[in-house]
Amino acid sequence: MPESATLPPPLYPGLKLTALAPMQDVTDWRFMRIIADYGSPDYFFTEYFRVYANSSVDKNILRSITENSTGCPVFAQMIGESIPDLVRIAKDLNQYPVAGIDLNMGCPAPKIYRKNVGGGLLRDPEKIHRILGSLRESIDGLLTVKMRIGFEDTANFEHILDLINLHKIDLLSLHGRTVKEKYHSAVHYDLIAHATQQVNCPVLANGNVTSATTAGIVLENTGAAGVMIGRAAIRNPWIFKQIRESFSGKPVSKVTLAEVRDYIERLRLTPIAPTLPEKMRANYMKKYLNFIGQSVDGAGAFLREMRLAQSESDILGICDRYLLTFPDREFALEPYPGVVARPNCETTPELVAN
Ligand SMILES: Cc1cc2nc3c(=O)[nH]c(=O)nc-3n(C[C@H](O)[C@H](O)[C@H](O)COP(=O)(O)O)c2cc1C
Repeated sequence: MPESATLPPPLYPGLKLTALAPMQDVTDWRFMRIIADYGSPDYFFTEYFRVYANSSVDKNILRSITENSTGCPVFAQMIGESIPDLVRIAKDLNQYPVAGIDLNMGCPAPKIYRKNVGGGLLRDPEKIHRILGSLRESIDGLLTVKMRIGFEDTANFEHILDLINLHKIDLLSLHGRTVKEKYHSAVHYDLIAHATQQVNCPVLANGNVTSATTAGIVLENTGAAGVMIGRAAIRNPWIFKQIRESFSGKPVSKVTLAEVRDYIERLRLTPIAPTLPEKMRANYMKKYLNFIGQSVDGAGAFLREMRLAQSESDILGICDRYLLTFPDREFALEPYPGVVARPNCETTPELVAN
């Protein structure tokens, strides 16, 4: 059996780990680059590579590995259930400079879990046993898992944690919700705390870590080795830097609305955006602004106006009005209460990748 490697060291030894959560149609190589410029997390994860009979490695997703200019490790995430194909694609991915291979056992989209992949696997520990065993046996290097606490309930949780140990998984990213709880319920941090006690590998606590303050609270309550952050990093790409400041006992940097306007411009200028037709360019911007808008104004007026806009230029006009009228005003560290991103899950508009 190949020996497992050791995890890449954190950027700042002694501080807890941070990771950008994988997000389909968001965390491509361009977005990772932007995030790294505002203060990189320790680890990145790719969007999931779909694995099935005769599947090949998706070339666009592969770019987040081959064109990774963040200077930080990238784990390649796979979703699938066919063991020979998972092994085949994991070996292919291992030809590239990946930090490790990650298995998705959490995706809550019905079209995914109905195929018994992603979160669907959590219903079948026996299958998980065979998948992890085969991957561990046949691939070199780090093998990591990202999962939820269960499918409908947590009946299989203990058993799956035992499998994480049995197959010597190197890192567990744990979203503290069941598949059926999707993205909206309270996060069961108590079960993340339980997992950190049960498993032999480091655990990244995931779910609703919205700021440096909540990162500190979640780490204290769970004892996890670090935090994995998704939606809050789209809203506030400075979050990883702010967490490091807070963990080192320094004041957390404030961000002005003008700086947020610059971030939006960077998103707009990612190479994909100018090549899209107008309607799609507007949707492309809305995908990010949906989250950013949660910290712009407490009444949610920015989000309401932005959602009604039909063109990119209308959207940018709204951004200018809300962000550059009082450019020195602070961008809220937390989302304003009641100002919600809609949708705030994996239902982003289909985009044509170039
Ligand atoms: C738009 C979007 C796409 C996502 N795509 C993936 C994915 O490809 N793989 C995965 O494991 N999780 C995916 N997730 C789940 C996130 O990685 C994360 O577990 C979840 O958003 C909870 O963390 P948060 O509260 O910090 O956002 C996605 C989430 C969102 C919002």
